[in-house]
This record gives sequence, structure tokens and C-alpha cells, in this order.
Amino acid sequence: MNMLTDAAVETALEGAPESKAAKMRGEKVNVFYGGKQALFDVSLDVGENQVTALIGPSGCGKSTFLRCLNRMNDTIDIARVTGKITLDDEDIYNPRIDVVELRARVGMVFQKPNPFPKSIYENVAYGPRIHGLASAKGDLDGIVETSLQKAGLFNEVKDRLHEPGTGLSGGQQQRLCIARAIAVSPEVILMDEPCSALDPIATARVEELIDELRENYTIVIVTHSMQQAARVSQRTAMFHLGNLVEEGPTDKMFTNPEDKRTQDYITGRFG
Ligand SMILES: Nc1ncnc2c1ncn2[C@@H]1O[C@H](COP(=O)(O)OP(=O)(O)OP(=O)(O)O)[C@@H](O)[C@H]1O
Repeated sequence: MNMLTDAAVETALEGAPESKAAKMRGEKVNVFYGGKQALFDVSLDVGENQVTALIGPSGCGKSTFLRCLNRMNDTIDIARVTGKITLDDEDIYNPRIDVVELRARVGMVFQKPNPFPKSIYENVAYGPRIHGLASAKGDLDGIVETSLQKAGLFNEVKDRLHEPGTGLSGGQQQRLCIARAIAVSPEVILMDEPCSALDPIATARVEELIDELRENYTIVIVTHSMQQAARVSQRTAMFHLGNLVEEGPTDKMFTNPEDKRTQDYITGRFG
């Protein structure tokens, strides 16, 4: 006899740790900087419309893995990547892939807010303009406004769109960088310690924003803050010395990890 009614199954599934279809997938990824290997056979799925946090002690390879996801490691002469990384099942290291287009689909937000030395408007308009996403000035205005709105910044800057982006506070500058990433309609947003230069209030604002953004985007975030990983992510991946130690639902990783290294790291015994 089937003991579970449909409603009970639904409830059980709702309560189950979120495991979503992979938007991106790394398979046996190795990265070398010259003769030094920084990642060893890392296989990790990035679920669609969720936040995946990459954690682990300094130098364990979190940023290196993140940079593989939009081929930012290509910009480092001595870096060499082997293995396979897919976006919607397409190999992003295939020579036919247009890297500029890839980086529009897989955008990036860096540790230190880095607005261009241009107006707030131009910071956001630049990407859509070079990617030909707006055919008329009105379209571009619309993209700029929507992107700033999605980044939770529009109300704060709507009266000074033509003033320099560098004149904003650190937290506002980081949200401007998020608006700039959103403006080219990415599918995935990579964030490398996006709050490390921000004060607690600006951090809380960006964390709220990350939570809102996952409805429409897939997000991968590198963070040194265990609290941040616990607050914003649904999945967490723990790295150590270039290896992926384990990955799983964030709740489980922080309450009942499988590996002693994860346990030691989250309880502050090393790192
Ligand atoms: N451009 C580079 N050239 C040479 N070695 C590098 C380069 N970038 C990273 N590495 C090395 O690769 C390893 C992994 O570095 P990575 O920056 O990915 O670690 P991380 O976990 O993000 O560290 P952190 O938390 O300190 O930012 C380290 O040993 C680092 O020294």
C-alpha cells in the first residue's frame, strides 16, 4: 500500500534539501599555474536558480575554480585548465566558444567594487551597448533603470545618474557593479568575496540582494565568512589544498558535515 498521499509527497519534497538541475557542471577540473597545480580533479555541479557558496581556507583554490566558470583564467598567461566545464551542457572550453559572449552569460562581481571612472549611467549602459542589446536610446535607458532596480540601487541614484560611479559609497558601488553585471542579461553571476570590502550594513544589503537575485539568476559566491555562506547559499562546497572535500545542502554542511576537514574549518579550527 502506498502510504504517502500526493500532498505528503509534496510536503516531503518541499522540506527536502534543494537539489536543482545543474546549470553549470565541472568535471575533473585541474588547474595549473606554471608547474604548480592549484586544483585537483574537481567535479562540482552548480544548480540553477540557487546560490552555491565556495568555502575553504586561504589558497585552497576557491577563486581559481570560480574563474574557470567564465574562463577568466584565460587572462592569466601561466594558467592551464584541463577537464570539462559545461554551461547548459555545452563545453565552455570548446574552441568554437566566443569568450566575450560566454562572459556576458556568466558575469562576474569582484571583491573590491570596481566601477569604471564614468557616470553611474555609463557604468550600466556600457555592456548592453557593446553587446548591441539596445537598438534605441530609450531601450538603453530602460535597461539601465531596470538593472539598477534589480540591484536595489535605483531609488538611491535616480537623481544623479550622470554623476561619477566612483562617488558612491562602497556598498552602493558594489551594487552598481552588480547592476553592471545584470545589464547584459547574464544567466550565471560569479561573486568573488563581494562583501569583503563592505561594512556590516552594506554587507547585509548585498546579502539580501543575492537572495532576491537567485529567483532569476544562478549564483556562485566565494566567501570567507561562514555566516555569510550559511545566510545566502542553498549549497556549499568545501575546498582544501586544491581538492573539493565535499559539497551538499548548506544546512547539512554546517550542522552535519561528512568530512572532518569541513567540521574543523566551520568550527574555526583552521583557516
Ligand atoms: N595568478 C596566479 N599565479 C600563480 N599562482 C596562483 C595565481 N592565482 C592563484 N595562484 C595559486 O593557486 C592556489 C589557489 O589560489 P586561489 O586564489 O584560487 O585560492 P583561494 O582559495 O581563492 O584563496 P583566498 O581565499 O586566499 O582568496 C594558491 O596556491 C595560489 O597561490
